[in-house]
Amino acid sequence: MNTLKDWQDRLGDQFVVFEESQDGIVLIKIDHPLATATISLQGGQILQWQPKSQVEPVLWSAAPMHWKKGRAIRAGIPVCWPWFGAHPVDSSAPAHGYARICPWEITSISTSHSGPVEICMAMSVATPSTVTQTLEATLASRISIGETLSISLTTSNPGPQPLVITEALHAYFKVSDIRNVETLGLSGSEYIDLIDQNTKKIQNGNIHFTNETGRVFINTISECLIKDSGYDRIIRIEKTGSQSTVVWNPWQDTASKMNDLGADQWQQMVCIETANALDNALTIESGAQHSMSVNYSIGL
Ligand SMILES: O=P(O)(O)OC[C@H]1O[C@H](O)[C@H](O)[C@@H](O)[C@@H]1O
Repeated sequence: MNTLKDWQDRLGDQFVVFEESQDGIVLIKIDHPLATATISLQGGQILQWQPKSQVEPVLWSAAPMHWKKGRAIRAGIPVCWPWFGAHPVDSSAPAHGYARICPWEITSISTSHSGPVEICMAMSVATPSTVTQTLEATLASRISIGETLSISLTTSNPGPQPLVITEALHAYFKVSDIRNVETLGLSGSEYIDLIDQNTKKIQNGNIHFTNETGRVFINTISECLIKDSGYDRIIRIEKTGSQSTVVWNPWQDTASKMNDLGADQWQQMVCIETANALDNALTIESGAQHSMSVNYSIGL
């Protein structure tokens, strides 16, 4: 079992410091000339990212007192894997898979003064005892933190049988007010409306948010933009290896049932998730691997 000092001695430097959350989760804190960021070893999850050019964080996070050991953390970019949403047959299995509640290991960290901080991580084989539906597969990520943020998530199948998975990089973006937000890039795409009995529909124009929204866009490789007139910024989301994009905001009633969202936090967030979900489930053949990658950047 590594202590904070072990991590610091092995992988820390002037830009990378290891800390513990209030609940004892090991966190990698990055403070670099290009950006600040926080990554949790639980879930291999980016919790915070803010390029130095930005006045506001790019990612939304629940208050750190809600970051609990063994529980999904609603912050930054949770990794949903190897299933998105409910487990296909076992209703007792954790929502959005087990990667986000598992411990992850750091494979390498590399830093320099002028370039982004590069972190490679892998999900630990030591899954919590509550997780029974594990797959014979490995999951690794490569994260690059700078003026832009990129993540590449790779699933490998070392077993003899093909594997079927669904997945998402469930990004929570911080916005000035959900009513000021418009999402571009999905007009004309087909989606499954999770709020309307999974009915299939076609998106007509940009998305404006006026009530609970849960849409799984399928067969789309388009880049998406979040245009936020309150913060006067555009967040650009470009992806590869992903056929689905999920758009989610719980709105007031659903948010009020989530203790980490509180009464008003739903107004400051929108999720645009880079995914392979529902109709876009992936089959990974024996000995093969698949990568899903995304890059987030800020424009004016
Ligand atoms: O509360 P969680 O398990 O983290 O899920 C949060 C949300 O994630 C997705 O975007 C789904 O479309 C929603 O139906 C779900 O409520």
